[in-house]
Amino acid sequence: MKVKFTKMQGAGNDYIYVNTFLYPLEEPERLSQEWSRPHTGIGSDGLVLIGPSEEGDFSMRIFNADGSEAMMCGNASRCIGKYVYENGLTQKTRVALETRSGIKILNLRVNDERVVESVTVDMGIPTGITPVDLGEGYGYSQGIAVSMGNPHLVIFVDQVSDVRLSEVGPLLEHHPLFPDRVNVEFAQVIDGSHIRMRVWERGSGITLACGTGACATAVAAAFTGRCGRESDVTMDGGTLHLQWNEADGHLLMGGPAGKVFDGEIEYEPSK
Ligand SMILES: N[C@@H](CCC[C@H](N)C(=O)O)C(=O)O
Repeated sequence: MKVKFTKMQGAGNDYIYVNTFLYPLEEPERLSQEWSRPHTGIGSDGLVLIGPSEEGDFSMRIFNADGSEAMMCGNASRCIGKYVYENGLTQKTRVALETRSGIKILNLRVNDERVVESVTVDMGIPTGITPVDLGEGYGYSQGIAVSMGNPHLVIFVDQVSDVRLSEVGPLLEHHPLFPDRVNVEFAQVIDGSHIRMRVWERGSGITLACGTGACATAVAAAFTGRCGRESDVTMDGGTLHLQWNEADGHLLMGGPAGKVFDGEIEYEPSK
C-alpha cells in the first residue's frame, strides 16, 4: 500500500510526518530507520506520528533516525501545530498535544491567509538540572545535565565552531553517566540573551537544530548565571526564543515551523 506523508522542518530539524488517523502504521521503529536514510529513503532526522488522544487534542510519537522512540521533540511539536491547523484537523489555535512526557500546550500564530507562521510551546518545567563532571577522555570535563522530558547534556565552550561534533558527539551520547544515552549541546554565549549552539542528537546524530536542546541550553545558561531567563538560541538551521518563567517554572519555546513537501511512499507491513 501507499502511505501519504509530509516532510516538515522546524529550524531545519526535519521529520517525516504521518497522519495515523488515515495510516495507522505498524513497526514505526523500522520505518523510521528506512525512511530517514538520505539515499534510499526519504531522508530525515526521523519519523513523527500524529494520532488521536484521550487526554489532549492530538498525540505525538517521535522516532529518531536509528528507530529509537524519544519522549519529546520540541521542533516536531511546533510542526504538528502547523500540520493539524493547516490540514483542517482542528480550528483551534491553542492545541493540547499528548507526548510521552505529558501534555504540551501549543499556541499557534496564524496570519490572515490562515497560515501558521510560528508556534509557541509550553514545554513544562525543566527538571534534573545538575552540573556533572565528565571525567577524562572526552576533551570536555564539565557539563550541565537537564531533562526536558528527554535527557540533555549542555557543555559551554568559548568557540562552538571549534567543536569536532562528529567525533565527540557519539562519545558523549554514550557517556556512562547517561545509561539511556543523551542529547549533547555545545553552547557559546554571545551575550546575556543570545547563545550559539550546535547539537549532537541521541539516535539521529548531527542535526540542524533541536528544540528540547535549545530549551536545555537556555536553562543551563540561566541556571549558571551566563544569561537571563529569556534568550535566543541560534543553531545551524535557525533560532528559537526561550522564556523560563520565574513564577511557575514553565519554559516557553517559540519558533518557526515549515512544510517542505508532501509525498507518498510504498509501505509493506512485514506481518
Ligand atoms: N529534535 C528533537 C528531539 C528529538 C529526540 C531526541 N533525539 C531524543 O532522543 O531525546 C527536538 O527538537 O527536541
